[in-house]
Formats: sequence, C-alpha cells, structure tokens
Amino acid sequence: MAIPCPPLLGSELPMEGGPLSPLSSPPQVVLTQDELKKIAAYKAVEFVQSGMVIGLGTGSTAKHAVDRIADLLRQGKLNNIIGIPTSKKTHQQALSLGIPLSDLDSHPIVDLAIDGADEVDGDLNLVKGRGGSLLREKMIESACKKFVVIVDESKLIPHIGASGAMPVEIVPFCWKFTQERLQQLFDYAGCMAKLRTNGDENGEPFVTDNGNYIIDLYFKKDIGDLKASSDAILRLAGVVEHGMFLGMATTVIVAGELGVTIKNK
Ligand SMILES: O=C(CO)[C@H](O)[C@H](O)COP(=O)(O)O
Repeated sequence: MAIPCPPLLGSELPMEGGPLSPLSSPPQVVLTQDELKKIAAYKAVEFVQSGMVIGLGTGSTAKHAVDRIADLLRQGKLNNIIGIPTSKKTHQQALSLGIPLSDLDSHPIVDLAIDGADEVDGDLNLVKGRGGSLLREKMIESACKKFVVIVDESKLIPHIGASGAMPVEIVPFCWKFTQERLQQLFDYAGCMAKLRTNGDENGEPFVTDNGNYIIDLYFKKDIGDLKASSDAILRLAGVVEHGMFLGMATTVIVAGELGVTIKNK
C-alpha cells in the first residue's frame, strides 16, 4: 500500500525524538511501505562505525540495512566491520555481499544490532519472529550494547499482540501438547494457538533454523502483564523461546507519513 510522505531520503531525514512532527511543506510524493522501511534502515546504519561488531537482523526491513552496510564497506566509508547474522537467510545475504561474518562464540559482545520488528508498543517492547528467526535474533540482540529497531509506522501498536501473532519457538517433540498448554495459559485473553506451517497443501510444519517448530499465539484481548506472561511461557517444558522482546530495544526508528521519529529508551 502506498503511503503519502514528504520527499525524505537518506541524511535529509529529520531526527527528532517524540511524536512524528509535521514538516513545513505539504506532502509531495507517495512512498511505499518498502521505501519507508528503507528510510528507517538507512537511518539506523548511520549508527554504525568502523571496527564494530554488528548484529545483522532478519526480514524485509533489516535486509535494507545489510545492503546499506555492504554499500558503505564497498565505498570505503566503513572498515573492519564484523557481522553476526541472526538467521541463515541473513547469513546468505551478507556472505553474498562480502560482509565479513562471525558468531557469538567468537564475538560474545556485539556493539550494535539493527533489526526490524512486527510490533512496537509505547514502552518499546517488541513482538518479533513472524519471519521465524526469533531465537537467534534474541540471542544476538541480548548480547549487544545497543539495539536499534527499524520499522515503518504500521508496526506501532497499542499493546503486544494487537496486530497479529506472537510467535513461540518450541521443540517438535509432542508439539500438540505444548500448543495446548500455551493456549491454556492465555485462555483469559481468548487465545488461539496455531502451529505455523509452510503454507503448502500438505500443511507441513514450518521448521526454524534451529530445527524447531513455531506456535503462533493470537489473542482476542490484551494479555496484560508482559513480564508475567513471558515467565509463564518460558516455564513450560517444550518451549525454547518466545517473540516478546521486553525492554531490549535501546532505540526505535520509525519511518512514517510525516517523516522519521527516533525513540530512545
Ligand atoms: O522478527 C523478524 C523475523 O524473525 C522480523 O524482524 C520481523 O518479522 C519484521 O519483518 P519485516 O521487516 O519483514 O516486516
């Protein structure tokens, strides 16, 4: 869907915090959602400095950031970057672009991670993992000094789970049992727990990079206390990790109709 937006590109973007602020001139061009994602991604890459270890996110927004980092390396504007990819897909992208890569075993401290999100609430809590990479994303983004989240404004929501699924990565063993337990946990919020499939006619389960399954939780109502919800999910044997990233984002860059907003924790 095309979204009206002033002609904002690259370093011309406003960087104010707080709500999106109207610009003086009326909207002149219409930017697509993907163009907004690119604007947020390029703005985030301005935080990258030579010599940094960078967590490379996964998804259509993070892909723009990885492309941009590769461009700046090629142009000699960045040097000695080491990328830590959050998925096999991003690993493949970064490898094909010639970004030097490593992992948390060799680089346990990550200077900066840049990644998209499926939802961002008013306290900068996130839902991630609708793209299926939540476990590696959470491992890497928990290990970083600064976590910059890049989104278009459609990702801003009033409460976690408001726009769709909250994914939970589980072991395949007796997945129906774990699915049932997860649904029961959030019965009070009208939860529907669904096994994610590949979308083909056979209904084969989607398998994560770690060989696990994903149960998508759909809530009819606000689940309330996020910390308590997180703890309850993680207490279930069979659960590996969930897609709520609570208190992890240090900065959220939002590209929208009226410009760019940078929200800091
Ligand atoms: O968490 C993710 C993948 O596991 C993605 O960051 C999230 O799904 C956002 O994706 P996109 O940038 O394509 O909207």
